[in-house]
Amino acid sequence: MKKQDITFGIHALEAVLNHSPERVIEMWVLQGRDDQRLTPLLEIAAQYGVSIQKTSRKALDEKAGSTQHQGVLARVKAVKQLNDNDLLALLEKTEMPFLLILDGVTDPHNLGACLRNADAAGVHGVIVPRDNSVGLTPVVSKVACGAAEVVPLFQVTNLARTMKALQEKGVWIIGAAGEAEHDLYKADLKGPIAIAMGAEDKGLRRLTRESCDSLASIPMSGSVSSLNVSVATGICLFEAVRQRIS
Ligand SMILES: C[S@@+](CC[C@H](N)C(=O)[O-])C[C@H]1O[C@@H](n2cnc3c(N)ncnc32)[C@H](O)[C@@H]1O
Repeated sequence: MKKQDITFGIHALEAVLNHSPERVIEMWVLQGRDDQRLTPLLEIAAQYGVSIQKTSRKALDEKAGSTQHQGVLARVKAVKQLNDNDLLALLEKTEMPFLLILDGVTDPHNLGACLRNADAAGVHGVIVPRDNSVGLTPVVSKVACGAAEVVPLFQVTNLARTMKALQEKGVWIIGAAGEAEHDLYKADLKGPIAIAMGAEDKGLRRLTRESCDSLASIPMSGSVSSLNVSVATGICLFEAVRQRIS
């Protein structure tokens, strides 16, 4: 298991410092960068005795492997990877589970955006297959704007088996598929549910699709054949939110 990670971006680091400051080992800030958005971050970091170094843009770009660091980057203790057992433990203590399954999303920007949507919608956890999916990379954390630090991400070895275990606990699984006959807006999304989304190129895998209790489509009027997975995720989750609060 990885022991340390790099996290960058103001929102991502703000979330780590607010939720688990003990994870931050050391921070680097862009030399000459002195704006109000960074000050509170640096103050919290200083309270926890985190060493803060000023450095060049080039050094930050290299450490981040990206230019999207917003002038701040940290070396952090890696979070524990959550698995099937952790998911079952979550179900035990959750009265009305609201879960998101991502069946093989590989683009870190899409996973980051899905985590951001999941957090905003109040999803209890996101489930991904361990293989053929992007994990919690620094780009995912940056794009998730802090959601990667608070939304549990369960990486499971056999997604179909996990889906069966969810169903045995009373969770109804709705797969989002553009070609499904049933309209998402007519589906009942009020009870204990998991919404399953497909991968960028191939959509839901056959076994995942067959493991769903029902399939639903987001009605579309234009000429494109499908929506981006993070956009579709947002629509599905917030339709569920709309139904669950009304
Ligand atoms: C980019 S799409 C995948 C397109 C892929 N060519 C396919 O055949 O499914 C990624 C995922 O977003 C969701 N999605 C996209 N458009 C949708 C729609 N109109 N209705 C329901 N889900 C949709 C589905 O879960 C889909 O698997």
